Amino acid sequence: MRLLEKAPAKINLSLDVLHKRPDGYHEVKMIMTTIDLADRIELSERRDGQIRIISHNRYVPDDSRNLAYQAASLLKERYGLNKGVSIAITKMIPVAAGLAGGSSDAAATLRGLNKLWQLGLSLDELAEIGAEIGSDVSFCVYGGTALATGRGEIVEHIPAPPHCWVVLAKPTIGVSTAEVYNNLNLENVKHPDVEGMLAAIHDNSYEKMIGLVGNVLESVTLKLYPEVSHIKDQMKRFGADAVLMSGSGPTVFGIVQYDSRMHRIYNGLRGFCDQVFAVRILGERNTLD
Ligand SMILES: C[C@](O)(CO)[C@H](O)COP(=O)(O)OP(=O)(O)OC[C@H]1O[C@@H](n2ccc(N)nc2=O)[C@H](O)[C@@H]1O
Ligand SMILES: Nc1ncnc2c1ncn2[C@@H]1O[C@H](COP(=O)(O)OP(=O)(O)OP(=O)(O)O)[C@@H](O)[C@H]1O
Repeated sequence: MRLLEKAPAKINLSLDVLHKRPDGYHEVKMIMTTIDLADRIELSERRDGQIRIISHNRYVPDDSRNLAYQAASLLKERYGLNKGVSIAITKMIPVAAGLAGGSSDAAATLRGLNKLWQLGLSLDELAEIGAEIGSDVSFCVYGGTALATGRGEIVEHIPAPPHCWVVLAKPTIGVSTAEVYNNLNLENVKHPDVEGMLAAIHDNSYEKMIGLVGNVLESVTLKLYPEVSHIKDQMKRFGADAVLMSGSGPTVFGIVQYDSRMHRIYNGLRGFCDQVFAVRILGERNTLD
């Protein structure tokens, strides 16, 4: 049997880090939302009990380092399964971009294998398994829009943000999430107003939302990679209502309401950047059907 599963990217509309924890991770408080830029995961049953990754992207590992491989391996181990699967990944989400591409591939693999292998697990159970793979995987299992706390694995659903366009631009550098967290100094940072952003979303207020975007990790990535600041400046110059780096970067996104403005920013940025996308926020959460 063969099964297709969509693996959408996420952006962080607000990302605060509260403190470093004894386990080495950071306690976060962030608002995440899935966007209509997605990898495609194709799962095919194998009779030999092996897990195989097929990816034609040279930046994506095709062995046990792949987060989709780890998702399949974890399910096999936990439930004592001798089943095999080929996982073909068609990559549309830029790699090491701050868009949770690998995490979403892992989450889609969990959802897909739950069906293919008829495991009968709930999304909550899949999210709990996902947390063992990475901090963003639990959110990616559900998708939609959420407040994420803990190290990112505690997910509370909230309504979709106001209707808008998201224009994304990824500079030609990859950023290591661990490096960014390791260089974070919480002494002198401006913390974003996550509660304010939550209220703006609950009020469905576009005006409030654009005034409240913020990401504490910009303090690290913008210093390490000045080209990220440059793209932020360009996005503002082309007329984005709000501009922010997603996750640990380096992808920058701009928010606008109108098609005309979206086209202007998209076309303007294509002059500076190879990877530019204009997408909608995905309002819907994932389901098990
Ligand atoms: C930046 C974000 O993408 C925002 O959504 C996430 O916080 C990162 O999530 P992720 O890529 O799934 O991160 P993981 O794979 O769990 O961790 C990678 C590395 O990032 C650091 N890390 C990650 C999450 C967290 N809350 N605190 C951390 O300090 C740790 O050094 C960890 O070794
Ligand atoms: N399925 C996958 N797709 C892309 N990269 C993967 C995958 N599995 C493992 N990786 C590895 O993970 C690294 C980070 O890639 P990824 O695209 O997930 O980063 P990211 O978008 O910054 O993640 P996050 O936003 O969750 O921090 C890559 O350099 C790659 O080596």
